[in-house]
Amino acid sequence: MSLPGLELAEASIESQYAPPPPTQINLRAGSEWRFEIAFGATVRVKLLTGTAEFFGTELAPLQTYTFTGTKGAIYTWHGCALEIAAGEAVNLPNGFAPGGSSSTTAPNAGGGGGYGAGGCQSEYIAEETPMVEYSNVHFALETMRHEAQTEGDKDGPRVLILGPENAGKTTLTKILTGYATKVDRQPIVVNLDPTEGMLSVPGTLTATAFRSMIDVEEGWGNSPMSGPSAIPVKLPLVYFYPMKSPLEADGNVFKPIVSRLALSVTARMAEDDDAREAGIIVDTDGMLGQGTPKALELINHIVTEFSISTILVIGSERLYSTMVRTYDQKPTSSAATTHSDERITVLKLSKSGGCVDRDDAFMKAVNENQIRSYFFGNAATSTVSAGGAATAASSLSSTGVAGGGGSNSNKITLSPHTQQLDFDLLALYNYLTTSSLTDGDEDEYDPSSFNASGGGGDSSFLPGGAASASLQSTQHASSNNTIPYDPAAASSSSFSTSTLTTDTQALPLKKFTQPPTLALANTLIAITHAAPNATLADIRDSSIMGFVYVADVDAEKKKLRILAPVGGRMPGRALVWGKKWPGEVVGLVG
Ligand SMILES: Nc1ncnc2c1ncn2[C@@H]1O[C@H](COP(=O)(O)OP(=O)(O)OP(=O)(O)O)[C@@H](O)[C@H]1O
Repeated sequence: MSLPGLELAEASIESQYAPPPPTQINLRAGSEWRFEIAFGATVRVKLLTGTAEFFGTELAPLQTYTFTGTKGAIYTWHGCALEIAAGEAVNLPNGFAPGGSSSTTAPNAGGGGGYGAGGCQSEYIAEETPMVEYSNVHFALETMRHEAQTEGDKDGPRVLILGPENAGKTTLTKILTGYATKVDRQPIVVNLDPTEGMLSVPGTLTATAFRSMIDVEEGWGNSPMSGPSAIPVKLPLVYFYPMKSPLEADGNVFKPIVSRLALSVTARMAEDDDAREAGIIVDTDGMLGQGTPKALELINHIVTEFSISTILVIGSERLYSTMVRTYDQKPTSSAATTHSDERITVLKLSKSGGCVDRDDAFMKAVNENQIRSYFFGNAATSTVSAGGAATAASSLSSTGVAGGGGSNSNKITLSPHTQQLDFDLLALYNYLTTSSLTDGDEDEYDPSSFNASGGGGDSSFLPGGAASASLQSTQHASSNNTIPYDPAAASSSSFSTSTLTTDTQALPLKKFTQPPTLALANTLIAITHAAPNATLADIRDSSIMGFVYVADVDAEKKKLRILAPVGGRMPGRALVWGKKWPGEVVGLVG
């Protein structure tokens, strides 16, 4: 229809919503293209000429990478041309947050949803980046790895990354891991940030030997249990820490799990020369960067247990100065046992100007996406009802890992199974957390209500399960959580290796004996490797086989309908409920 007088033809619906042509972005050497893409929008990026990398992982030329719900940057050392195009819009399932505050986007251009190139919410080219600094750190670590390789009795670098929230700690971990794998190293990457999962769901603390490249499109990627993967699968060792902050429960749950992880990582390094030479990279939670006495105590625990040799502090002068005072040039915790003169180095690194604050809505979407892709592989296809009762013969326990979900969301769809379970047959445990960080509800944690040895009387961290002992650093032998952290004590020569001491700390873990409550619906339950009647400390210290999602609760019949990543009978193991964290994810099963 033409408009009277103007003789303009009204655009057809198709042309109104037709995606704009792709945009070409030329990057000069040493610059990066920063972008933010909302959840529900997809943007396709192709490297046309030159070389470029996404947080340390090189992009393949002429391959299309699809990003959704991402804030990131593509950096080039030598210059490159990128093609940015809008992808299809993704229909978000019910209850799936649309990507944070900045998602008040115009429904323009294809699936982009924003005004930037390809429909990015925001995008720009930055000439100033800390990449030279970060790569220098990589080369310094490489020198240490080389020394470990040539002098057989030396270990590779054990790196701890610290800083406030959104300072770029995880990004630096990715960059250092990406560079290490590129030169054929196999570092062990440890995630001590329960707010975001690494190759697993949020609420997990993991250690993974990285032998191959990181998934560019999916953050750390996933470790699909029941489907193919575009890049080699990495199998994380997973511990469940169903709390949002390491400081919760006064660190009484976080610290023992860190000890367990450190023990496993050290054992792996003792057995695997490649891992020993490449060393460890530990990513931490922003809460530890606050520099409070409690946070410093946890940092000290990590430094001791992992025998950290290099501390990298990003974005906080105050924390850097505390770390220098406490640790710089002090012997590492393994120096005494190995009779070496290895000393800790503390380095300050610049925070990238590209680091963006992620609001609660965005983080909620990130976390839900992680959980969704654990079960379904692809967030976009994840609202389909899961197939009926499980029939497949495979068992969760056969994999021995808690990975799940598919990498490269556009290519992989997993097939989880639902099944009914008798609540009475389950050995379900729940953490009763408290602290100023948590809101008050019926789960009040009162240490006096738990017996001193962690409820079960056996708080063994020993691989063999010796009774009534726990792995604690020497300086924590008498650690009472009410005693503030004393940097002077930490900086003394008491950096000795872990020893076994009596665990006098209360454990806020309790068996769930009430009838099933509706609060179980839409939450995750971790399947541990511990026996159903194992001691509370053993359950806390057990690694995780996998997770199930509670789709429905029939309180009257005492039945749960659960979604599991693979079919088969539910293993008869102790289960731990992630009531508070990762909390409720609504609408995973239609
Ligand atoms: N150079 C950059 N350009 C664009 N975005 C970036 C850049 N560096 C980091 N970001 C983004 O900033 C956000 C925060 O970075 P990152 O997750 O590394 O911080 P963090 O310190 O690990 O945060 P937290 O303590 O909350 O886990 C992420 O979404 C990351 O992708």
